[in-house]
Amino acid sequence: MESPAVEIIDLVKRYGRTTAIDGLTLTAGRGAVTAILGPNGAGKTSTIEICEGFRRPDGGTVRVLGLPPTRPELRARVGVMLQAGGVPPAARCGEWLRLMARFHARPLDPAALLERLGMTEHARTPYRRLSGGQQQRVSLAAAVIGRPELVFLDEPTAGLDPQARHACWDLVADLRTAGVSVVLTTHHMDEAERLSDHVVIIDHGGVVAEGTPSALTGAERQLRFRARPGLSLDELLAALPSGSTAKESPSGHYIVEGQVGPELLATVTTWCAAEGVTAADLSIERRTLEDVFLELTGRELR
Ligand SMILES: Nc1ncnc2c1ncn2[C@@H]1O[C@H](COP(=O)(O)OP(=O)(O)OP(=O)(O)O)[C@@H](O)[C@H]1O
Repeated sequence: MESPAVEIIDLVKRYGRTTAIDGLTLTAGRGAVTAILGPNGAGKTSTIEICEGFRRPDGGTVRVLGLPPTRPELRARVGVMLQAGGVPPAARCGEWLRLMARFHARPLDPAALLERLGMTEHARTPYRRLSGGQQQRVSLAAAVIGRPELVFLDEPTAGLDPQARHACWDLVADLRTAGVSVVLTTHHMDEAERLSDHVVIIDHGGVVAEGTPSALTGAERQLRFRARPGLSLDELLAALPSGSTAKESPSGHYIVEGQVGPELLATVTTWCAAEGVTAADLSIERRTLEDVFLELTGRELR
């Protein structure tokens, strides 16, 4: 049987007295897009860098395409986009990509890739003179130029403008269609929801939830509206059918859960009218991945 793209069992990583990864177990399937989500400091980059062979674990087992991550033969089969850098500062991005292409048997066309990522006019610009978002695009191009079987993308769209972000999403979707396995980290929940087959939410170095985006968000719907902050949720709850819940999160944004149907909708709007409150942006939607993420990892800043 073919091994998973990535298999991690009981991974432990310590930096001095900090335990960054604490018994983490996860599997990323072949040909799938797996998104690793987690608050700042949760251990995402440490996990990815161990999988890339850049860091050594203190415990546990990691297999990448069935092999230990430090095996040299993985270099040709795995593409890596680091969170920062990875390209010499003086390198012109066009030349750098052509050089990278030469290390691979069946590379993508560097010029076409630059064009796709909107970088043609910067092909002769040294890497250090590119903007942060432009540097990100070069790193992304370098990660995929060799048509790898597996790509690690650490926050691929951080700092990208909306156009470049969409270009990145299209590229990831095409990789998936071509059967490439993708493991990415992101802080954009909409991105994870849109791109990934499998989402793994980690916190304090361990997995707190995983599944398909729709399994994580569930089928239940919510009623949402905006109004002035500080409405009395106790009074609203008293008016709602039993079994309903109501919360204000964040301030001025109200979420009502329960049997979301005509009765609940009528009760909320009638209650708002009685309070002299205009419920703005009233909508009935499924929970988002961001809702699930905040429920699981809390709202406190790290
Ligand atoms: N080289 C290092 N030396 C010491 N501590 C480190 C080092 N790298 C990471 N850490 C610590 O390990 C923990 C996990 O960091 P890591 O970078 O893996 O988190 P992350 O989930 O990728 O965070 P972010 O979302 O901010 O990128 C943090 O507490 C961090 O301070």
